[in-house]
Amino acid sequence: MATAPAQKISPHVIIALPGNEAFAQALADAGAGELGAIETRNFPDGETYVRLATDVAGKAVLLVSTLARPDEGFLRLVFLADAARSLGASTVTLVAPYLAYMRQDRRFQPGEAITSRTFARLISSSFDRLVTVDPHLHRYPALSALYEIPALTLHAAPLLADWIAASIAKPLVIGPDEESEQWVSAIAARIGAPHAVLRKIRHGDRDVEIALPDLSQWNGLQPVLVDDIASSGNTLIEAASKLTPLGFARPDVAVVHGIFAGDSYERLAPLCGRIVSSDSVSHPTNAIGLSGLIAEALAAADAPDPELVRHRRPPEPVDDVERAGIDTFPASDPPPWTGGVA
Ligand SMILES: O=P(O)(O)OC[C@H]1O[C@@H](O)[C@H](O)[C@@H]1O
Repeated sequence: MATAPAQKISPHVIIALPGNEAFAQALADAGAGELGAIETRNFPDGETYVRLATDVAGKAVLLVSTLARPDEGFLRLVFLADAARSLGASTVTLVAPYLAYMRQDRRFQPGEAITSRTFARLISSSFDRLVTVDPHLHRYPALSALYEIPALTLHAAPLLADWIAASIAKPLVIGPDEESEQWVSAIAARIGAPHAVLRKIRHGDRDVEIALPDLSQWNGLQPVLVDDIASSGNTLIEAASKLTPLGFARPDVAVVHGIFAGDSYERLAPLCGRIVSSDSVSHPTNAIGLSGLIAEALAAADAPDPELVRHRRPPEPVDDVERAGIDTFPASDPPPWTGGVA
Protein backbone atom coordinates (compact mmCIF):
# COMPACT_ATOMS: atom_id res chain seq x y z
CA MET A 1 0.00 0.00 0.00
CA ALA A 2 1.42 3.44 -0.93
CA THR A 3 2.02 5.78 1.99
CA ALA A 4 3.92 9.02 2.58
CA PRO A 5 7.12 8.61 4.65
CA ALA A 6 7.31 10.05 8.18
CA GLN A 7 10.08 12.56 8.82
CA LYS A 8 10.55 12.51 12.58
CA ILE A 9 9.98 10.24 15.55
CA SER A 10 7.31 11.40 18.02
CA PRO A 11 7.23 9.95 21.54
CA HIS A 12 3.58 9.02 21.64
CA VAL A 13 1.88 6.04 23.17
CA ILE A 14 -0.40 4.78 20.40
CA ILE A 15 -3.50 2.99 21.57
CA ALA A 16 -5.84 1.28 19.11
CA LEU A 17 -9.53 1.02 19.74
CA PRO A 18 -10.85 -2.41 18.69
CA GLY A 19 -10.75 -2.76 14.91
CA ASN A 20 -8.05 -0.12 14.53
CA GLU A 21 -5.04 -2.29 15.34
CA ALA A 22 -3.68 -2.35 11.79
CA PHE A 23 -3.87 1.42 11.46
CA ALA A 24 -2.21 1.90 14.87
CA GLN A 25 0.56 -0.52 13.88
CA ALA A 26 1.06 1.40 10.63
CA LEU A 27 1.31 4.63 12.62
CA ALA A 28 3.94 3.07 14.87
CA ASP A 29 5.80 1.75 11.82
CA ALA A 30 5.69 5.28 10.39
CA GLY A 31 7.44 6.58 13.49
CA ALA A 32 4.52 8.14 15.37
CA GLY A 33 5.36 6.38 18.65
CA GLU A 34 5.10 3.08 20.46
CA LEU A 35 2.06 0.89 20.72
CA GLY A 36 0.25 0.69 24.04
CA ALA A 37 -2.39 -1.83 25.02
CA ILE A 38 -5.89 -1.84 26.42
CA GLU A 39 -8.24 -4.42 27.77
CA THR A 40 -11.87 -4.00 26.91
CA ARG A 41 -15.00 -6.11 26.94
CA ASN A 42 -18.65 -5.83 27.76
CA PHE A 43 -20.24 -6.70 31.06
CA PRO A 44 -23.18 -9.12 30.88
CA ASP A 45 -25.56 -6.17 30.97
CA GLY A 46 -23.89 -4.65 27.92
CA GLU A 47 -21.97 -1.92 29.70
CA THR A 48 -18.40 -1.32 28.57
CA TYR A 49 -15.28 -2.23 30.55
CA VAL A 50 -11.98 -0.56 29.65
CA ARG A 51 -8.53 -0.75 31.19
CA LEU A 52 -5.32 0.89 30.03
CA ALA A 53 -2.74 -1.88 30.17
CA THR A 54 0.12 0.54 29.47
CA ASP A 55 1.38 3.20 31.87
CA VAL A 56 0.45 6.55 30.33
CA ALA A 57 1.52 8.85 33.17
CA GLY A 58 3.34 11.85 31.73
CA LYS A 59 2.99 10.56 28.18
CA ALA A 60 1.30 11.94 25.07
CA VAL A 61 -1.40 9.45 24.19
CA LEU A 62 -2.87 8.88 20.74
CA LEU A 63 -6.20 7.07 20.75
CA VAL A 64 -6.67 5.67 17.27
CA SER A 65 -10.23 5.14 16.17
CA THR A 66 -11.79 5.55 12.80
CA LEU A 67 -15.32 6.72 13.38
CA ALA A 68 -17.01 4.91 10.53
CA ARG A 69 -19.56 3.37 12.92
CA PRO A 70 -19.37 5.95 15.68
CA ASP A 71 -22.38 4.91 17.71
CA GLU A 72 -20.90 1.45 18.34
CA GLY A 73 -17.67 2.54 20.01
CA PHE A 74 -18.22 6.06 21.23
CA LEU A 75 -18.55 5.36 24.94
CA ARG A 76 -15.48 3.09 24.88
CA LEU A 77 -13.56 5.92 23.24
CA VAL A 78 -14.49 8.58 25.79
CA PHE A 79 -14.03 6.16 28.70
CA LEU A 80 -10.47 5.50 27.50
CA ALA A 81 -9.76 9.19 26.96
CA ASP A 82 -11.00 9.95 30.44
CA ALA A 83 -8.99 7.07 31.94
CA ALA A 84 -5.83 8.29 30.19
CA ARG A 85 -6.33 11.79 31.53
CA SER A 86 -7.04 10.65 35.06
CA LEU A 87 -3.96 8.41 34.97
CA GLY A 88 -1.78 11.39 34.18
CA ALA A 89 -1.35 11.41 30.38
CA SER A 90 0.18 14.72 29.34
CA THR A 91 -2.15 15.02 26.35
CA VAL A 92 -4.82 12.80 24.84
CA THR A 93 -5.20 13.10 21.08
CA LEU A 94 -7.93 11.48 19.04
CA VAL A 95 -6.58 10.16 15.75
CA ALA A 96 -9.72 9.62 13.70
CA PRO A 97 -8.71 9.10 10.06
CA TYR A 98 -12.43 9.27 9.27
CA LEU A 99 -14.42 11.78 11.27
CA ALA A 100 -18.09 10.99 11.68
CA TYR A 101 -21.12 13.22 12.08
CA MET A 102 -19.97 15.91 9.69
CA ARG A 103 -22.84 15.71 7.22
CA GLN A 104 -25.81 16.68 9.41
CA ASP A 105 -24.49 20.21 9.47
CA ARG A 106 -27.80 22.04 9.53
CA ARG A 107 -31.48 21.50 10.19
CA PHE A 108 -32.77 20.21 6.86
CA GLN A 109 -36.21 19.53 8.40
CA PRO A 110 -37.82 21.37 11.31
CA GLY A 111 -36.91 19.83 14.65
CA GLU A 112 -33.83 17.90 13.49
CA ALA A 113 -30.77 17.68 15.72
CA ILE A 114 -27.64 19.22 14.24
CA THR A 115 -25.59 16.20 15.22
CA SER A 116 -22.30 17.56 13.87
CA ARG A 117 -22.37 20.21 16.62
CA THR A 118 -23.32 17.85 19.42
CA PHE A 119 -20.74 15.27 18.38
CA ALA A 120 -18.03 17.95 18.17
CA ARG A 121 -18.91 19.18 21.64
CA LEU A 122 -18.71 15.66 23.09
CA ILE A 123 -15.35 14.93 21.44
CA SER A 124 -14.01 18.35 22.47
CA SER A 125 -14.88 17.68 26.10
CA SER A 126 -12.90 14.41 26.17
CA PHE A 127 -9.79 15.11 24.10
CA ASP A 128 -7.04 17.72 23.96
CA ARG A 129 -6.55 17.50 20.22
CA LEU A 130 -8.01 15.92 17.10
CA VAL A 131 -6.25 14.66 13.98
CA THR A 132 -8.31 13.71 10.96
CA VAL A 133 -8.22 13.43 7.20
CA ASP A 134 -10.61 15.19 4.83
CA PRO A 135 -13.51 15.77 7.19
CA HIS A 136 -16.68 16.53 5.24
CA LEU A 137 -16.42 20.29 5.42
CA HIS A 138 -19.37 21.39 3.37
CA ARG A 139 -21.12 24.21 5.17
CA TYR A 140 -18.43 24.59 7.84
CA PRO A 141 -15.36 26.50 6.62
CA ALA A 142 -13.01 24.59 8.96
CA LEU A 143 -13.12 22.23 11.93
CA SER A 144 -12.33 25.21 14.17
CA ALA A 145 -15.87 26.43 13.45
CA LEU A 146 -17.16 23.30 15.13
CA TYR A 147 -14.55 21.81 17.46
CA GLU A 148 -13.37 23.57 20.60
CA ILE A 149 -10.01 21.78 20.60
CA PRO A 150 -7.11 22.20 18.16
CA ALA A 151 -7.71 20.04 15.10
CA LEU A 152 -5.19 18.94 12.51
CA THR A 153 -7.04 18.63 9.22
CA LEU A 154 -5.02 16.62 6.72
CA HIS A 155 -5.72 16.04 3.05
CA ALA A 156 -5.46 12.84 1.07
CA ALA A 157 -5.77 14.51 -2.34
CA PRO A 158 -2.00 14.35 -3.08
CA LEU A 159 -1.96 10.64 -2.26
CA LEU A 160 -5.02 9.99 -4.44
CA ALA A 161 -3.42 12.04 -7.21
CA ASP A 162 -0.22 10.01 -6.99
CA TRP A 163 -2.20 6.77 -7.18
CA ILE A 164 -4.05 8.03 -10.28
CA ALA A 165 -0.83 9.19 -11.94
CA ALA A 166 0.83 5.84 -11.30
CA SER A 167 -2.16 3.68 -12.27
CA ILE A 168 -4.18 5.37 -15.02
CA ALA A 169 -2.97 6.48 -18.43
CA LYS A 170 -4.82 9.55 -19.81
CA PRO A 171 -7.16 10.09 -16.84
CA LEU A 172 -10.16 12.39 -16.81
CA VAL A 173 -10.71 13.25 -13.13
CA ILE A 174 -14.44 13.52 -12.39
CA GLY A 175 -16.14 14.80 -9.25
CA PRO A 176 -19.72 13.56 -8.87
CA ASP A 177 -21.03 16.79 -7.37
CA GLU A 178 -20.17 20.42 -6.73
CA GLU A 179 -18.78 19.63 -3.25
CA SER A 180 -16.08 17.50 -4.83
CA GLU A 181 -14.71 20.38 -6.92
CA GLN A 182 -12.15 21.10 -4.18
CA TRP A 183 -10.59 17.63 -4.43
CA VAL A 184 -10.82 17.01 -8.14
CA SER A 185 -9.35 20.38 -9.09
CA ALA A 186 -6.41 19.86 -6.69
CA ILE A 187 -5.83 16.32 -7.97
CA ALA A 188 -6.12 17.28 -11.63
CA ALA A 189 -3.69 20.17 -11.14
CA ARG A 190 -1.14 17.93 -9.41
CA ILE A 191 -1.08 15.36 -12.20
CA GLY A 192 -1.70 17.70 -15.15
CA ALA A 193 -4.99 16.04 -16.14
CA PRO A 194 -8.32 17.57 -17.14
CA HIS A 195 -11.23 17.46 -14.73
CA ALA A 196 -15.00 17.78 -14.80
CA VAL A 197 -17.62 18.18 -12.09
CA LEU A 198 -21.09 16.64 -12.31
CA ARG A 199 -24.26 18.00 -10.69
CA LYS A 200 -26.04 16.12 -7.94
CA ILE A 201 -29.46 16.58 -6.42
CA ARG A 202 -29.97 14.64 -3.19
CA HIS A 203 -33.59 13.57 -2.64
CA GLY A 204 -32.93 11.45 0.45
CA ASP A 205 -30.34 9.43 2.42
CA ARG A 206 -30.04 6.92 -0.42
CA ASP A 207 -31.69 8.75 -3.29
CA VAL A 208 -29.53 10.94 -5.51
CA GLU A 209 -29.85 12.20 -9.05
CA ILE A 210 -26.79 13.04 -11.14
CA ALA A 211 -26.71 15.28 -14.21
CA LEU A 212 -23.74 15.42 -16.57
CA PRO A 213 -22.36 18.42 -18.41
CA ASP A 214 -21.19 17.93 -22.00
CA LEU A 215 -18.13 15.69 -21.64
CA SER A 216 -17.74 14.87 -25.35
CA GLN A 217 -14.43 16.75 -25.64
CA TRP A 218 -12.92 14.16 -23.25
CA ASN A 219 -14.01 11.03 -25.12
CA GLY A 220 -11.09 8.59 -25.26
CA LEU A 221 -9.83 9.49 -21.77
CA GLN A 222 -10.20 7.09 -18.85
CA PRO A 223 -12.72 8.52 -16.37
CA VAL A 224 -11.79 8.29 -12.71
CA LEU A 225 -14.44 9.27 -10.21
CA VAL A 226 -13.04 10.94 -7.09
CA ASP A 227 -15.04 11.60 -3.94
CA ASP A 228 -14.48 12.05 -0.24
CA ILE A 229 -16.98 9.46 1.02
CA ALA A 230 -18.70 6.38 -0.37
CA SER A 231 -21.50 5.68 2.12
CA SER A 232 -24.63 4.26 0.49
CA GLY A 233 -22.48 4.33 -2.66
CA ASN A 234 -25.38 5.77 -4.62
CA THR A 235 -23.57 8.95 -5.62
CA LEU A 236 -20.83 6.91 -7.27
CA ILE A 237 -23.30 4.34 -8.65
CA GLU A 238 -25.42 7.04 -10.28
CA ALA A 239 -22.36 8.82 -11.68
CA ALA A 240 -20.77 5.62 -13.00
CA SER A 241 -23.99 4.45 -14.64
CA LYS A 242 -24.28 7.72 -16.57
CA LEU A 243 -20.78 7.60 -18.06
CA THR A 244 -20.68 4.34 -20.01
CA PRO A 245 -23.77 5.14 -22.15
CA LEU A 246 -21.82 8.19 -23.38
CA GLY A 247 -19.10 5.93 -24.78
CA PHE A 248 -16.65 6.18 -21.89
CA ALA A 249 -14.91 3.14 -20.48
CA ARG A 250 -16.12 1.93 -17.10
CA PRO A 251 -14.78 4.53 -14.66
CA ASP A 252 -12.13 3.86 -12.06
CA VAL A 253 -12.94 5.16 -8.58
CA ALA A 254 -10.67 6.71 -5.97
CA VAL A 255 -12.39 7.62 -2.72
CA VAL A 256 -10.91 8.84 0.54
CA HIS A 257 -13.34 7.22 3.00
CA GLY A 258 -14.67 3.90 1.72
CA ILE A 259 -17.49 3.16 4.12
CA PHE A 260 -19.41 1.16 1.50
CA ALA A 261 -22.48 0.54 3.64
CA GLY A 262 -24.62 -2.56 3.06
CA ASP A 263 -24.26 -4.04 -0.42
CA SER A 264 -23.09 -0.79 -2.00
CA TYR A 265 -19.70 -2.14 -3.02
CA GLU A 266 -21.32 -5.16 -4.71
CA ARG A 267 -23.66 -2.83 -6.62
CA LEU A 268 -20.90 -0.40 -7.60
CA ALA A 269 -18.18 -2.86 -8.62
CA PRO A 270 -19.83 -4.15 -11.85
CA LEU A 271 -20.14 -0.57 -13.11
CA CYS A 272 -16.48 0.30 -12.55
CA GLY A 273 -12.92 -0.64 -13.33
CA ARG A 274 -10.64 -0.35 -10.30
CA ILE A 275 -12.07 0.93 -7.02
CA VAL A 276 -9.58 2.13 -4.42
CA SER A 277 -9.87 3.88 -1.08
CA SER A 278 -7.58 5.12 1.64
CA ASP A 279 -7.25 3.04 4.80
CA SER A 280 -9.25 5.54 6.89
CA VAL A 281 -11.99 2.90 6.98
CA SER A 282 -10.93 -0.72 6.76
CA HIS A 283 -12.21 -2.20 3.48
CA PRO A 284 -10.88 -4.56 0.78
CA THR A 285 -10.49 -1.54 -1.53
CA ASN A 286 -7.85 0.06 0.75
CA ALA A 287 -4.84 0.91 -1.42
CA ILE A 288 -3.71 4.28 -0.13
CA GLY A 289 -2.17 4.38 3.34
CA LEU A 290 -2.64 7.46 5.50
CA SER A 291 -0.33 6.54 8.39
CA GLY A 292 2.72 8.33 6.98
CA LEU A 293 0.72 11.50 6.37
CA ILE A 294 -0.61 11.44 9.93
CA ALA A 295 2.74 10.55 11.53
CA GLU A 296 4.43 13.38 9.68
CA ALA A 297 1.76 15.90 10.69
CA LEU A 298 1.96 14.79 14.33
CA ALA A 299 5.73 15.20 14.32
CA ALA A 300 5.35 18.73 12.95
CA ALA A 301 2.63 19.52 15.47
CA ASP A 302 4.79 18.37 18.37
CA ALA A 303 6.70 21.60 18.11
CA PRO A 304 5.53 23.83 21.00
CA ASP A 305 1.93 24.70 20.25
CA PRO A 306 0.51 27.66 22.16
CA GLU A 307 -3.01 26.77 21.01
CA LEU A 308 -2.74 23.29 22.53
CA VAL A 309 -1.35 24.62 25.77
CA ARG A 310 -4.09 27.22 25.98
CA HIS A 311 -6.82 24.62 25.45
CA ARG A 312 -5.37 21.89 27.63
CA ARG A 313 -7.43 21.22 30.70
CA PRO A 314 -5.56 21.01 33.99
CA PRO A 315 -4.60 17.46 35.03
CA GLU A 316 -7.29 15.79 37.05
CA PRO A 317 -6.44 14.43 40.49
CA VAL A 318 -5.79 10.70 40.36
CA ASP A 319 -8.45 8.81 42.19
CA ASP A 320 -6.82 6.67 44.92
CA VAL A 321 -9.39 3.91 44.69
CA GLU A 322 -8.98 3.72 40.94
CA ARG A 323 -5.19 3.59 41.26
CA ALA A 324 -5.46 0.89 43.91
CA GLY A 325 -7.68 -1.14 41.61
CA ILE A 326 -5.25 -0.86 38.69
CA ASP A 327 -2.12 -1.41 40.74
CA THR A 328 -3.30 -4.24 42.94
CA PHE A 329 -4.46 -6.75 40.36
CA PRO A 330 -2.03 -8.02 37.70
CA ALA A 331 -3.47 -8.55 34.22
CA SER A 332 -3.59 -12.32 34.75
CA ASP A 333 -5.58 -11.88 37.95
CA PRO A 334 -8.70 -9.92 37.09
CA PRO A 335 -10.32 -7.79 39.74
CA PRO A 336 -13.19 -9.31 41.70
CA TRP A 337 -15.86 -7.31 39.89
CA THR A 338 -14.98 -9.02 36.56
CA GLY A 339 -18.25 -10.92 36.49
CA GLY A 340 -20.36 -7.80 36.11
CA VAL A 341 -22.14 -5.30 38.21
CA ALA A 342 -23.19 -6.70 41.53
O1 LIG B 1 -24.08 8.79 -1.91
P1 LIG B 1 -23.47 8.29 -0.65
O2 LIG B 1 -22.38 7.28 -0.92
O3 LIG B 1 -24.49 7.77 0.32
O4 LIG B 1 -22.83 9.51 0.13
C1 LIG B 1 -21.59 10.07 -0.21
C2 LIG B 1 -21.76 11.35 -0.95
O5 LIG B 1 -22.52 12.29 -0.17
C3 LIG B 1 -21.77 13.46 0.02
O6 LIG B 1 -22.08 14.05 1.22
C4 LIG B 1 -20.33 13.01 -0.10
O7 LIG B 1 -19.46 14.07 -0.40
C5 LIG B 1 -20.42 12.01 -1.21
O8 LIG B 1 -20.49 12.67 -2.44
